[in-house]
Amino acid sequence: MTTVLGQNQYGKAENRVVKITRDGDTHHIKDLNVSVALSGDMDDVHYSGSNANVLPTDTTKNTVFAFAKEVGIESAEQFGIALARHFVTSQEPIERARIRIEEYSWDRIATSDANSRFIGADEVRHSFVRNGTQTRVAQITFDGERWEVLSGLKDLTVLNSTNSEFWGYVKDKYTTLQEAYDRILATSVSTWWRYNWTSDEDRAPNWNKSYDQARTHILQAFAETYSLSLQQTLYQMGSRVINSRSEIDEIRFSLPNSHHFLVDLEPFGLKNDNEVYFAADRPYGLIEATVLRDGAEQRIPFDMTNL
Ligand SMILES: O=c1[nH]c(=O)c2[nH]c(=O)[nH]c2[nH]1
Repeated sequence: MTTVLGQNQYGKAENRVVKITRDGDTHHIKDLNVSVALSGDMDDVHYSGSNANVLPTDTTKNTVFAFAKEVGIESAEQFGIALARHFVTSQEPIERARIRIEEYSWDRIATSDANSRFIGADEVRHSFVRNGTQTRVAQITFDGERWEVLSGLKDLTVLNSTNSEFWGYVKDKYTTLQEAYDRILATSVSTWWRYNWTSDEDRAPNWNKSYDQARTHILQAFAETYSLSLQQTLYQMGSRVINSRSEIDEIRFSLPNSHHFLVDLEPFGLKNDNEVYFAADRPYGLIEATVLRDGAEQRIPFDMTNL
């Protein structure tokens, strides 16, 4: 044999599961995209085609849907933990499970009539509108002993219309950028953070509360930082999360710098007093970094935020 099998994993990707929980007339919706990746004693199926150790990917798909009913979806993390535990503990050849989840959030639609015949309140209990483009993400990995839970979000688009400067940078013969003392700072936050919970012996964090709080700290740090660079803003967002949330040891960001260029209105005899911008979609600066609790291990993969 001149070749050997390297790292391998398999499972059903992107299971789109929607769960409606009915509390009388008030309905709740959970909308997930769940990807299962299993690994373990899978040499034979690759070398000889023996499927004796292979739990079909079709079964992993069915398990996702059955667990939506049997276990319920309280949070992406709790759901991923239940699935990972199931695959690793129920099938001898499966040694490791990685569950990736995207969660799309929905808001209730407000009624036009506060005395709506549906509920006599200001929201329809069964009508929802997709909440922007922001997506919550989670990745749960279990090897039978140790948990690794990463959570995060992507496509959280934010903009500061002032309190951003960029100057004092290196200039060489190719530099044309003008120094900016009052610019727009806009980005679309993609981030993953890592919980320091690793063992069933310890109490797991409150996943939904942690998520909400981390998101709030990121937004507040973005809004409250007087920015001299997007790199500085990134570090402020990360350190605010680490310093405020003891259950989180590491956070990584991928921040596209969504450039807003002042438009030259002189040809039209108009003065552009920092009012009219061209929002370029590409190219964009891409600022990426990890912020760690002092002494913590860096474990979030560098390219994770681009998933
Ligand atoms: O916040 C910024 N960081 C950079 O590194 C950079 N480079 C650039 O051209 N504009 C900016 N803005």
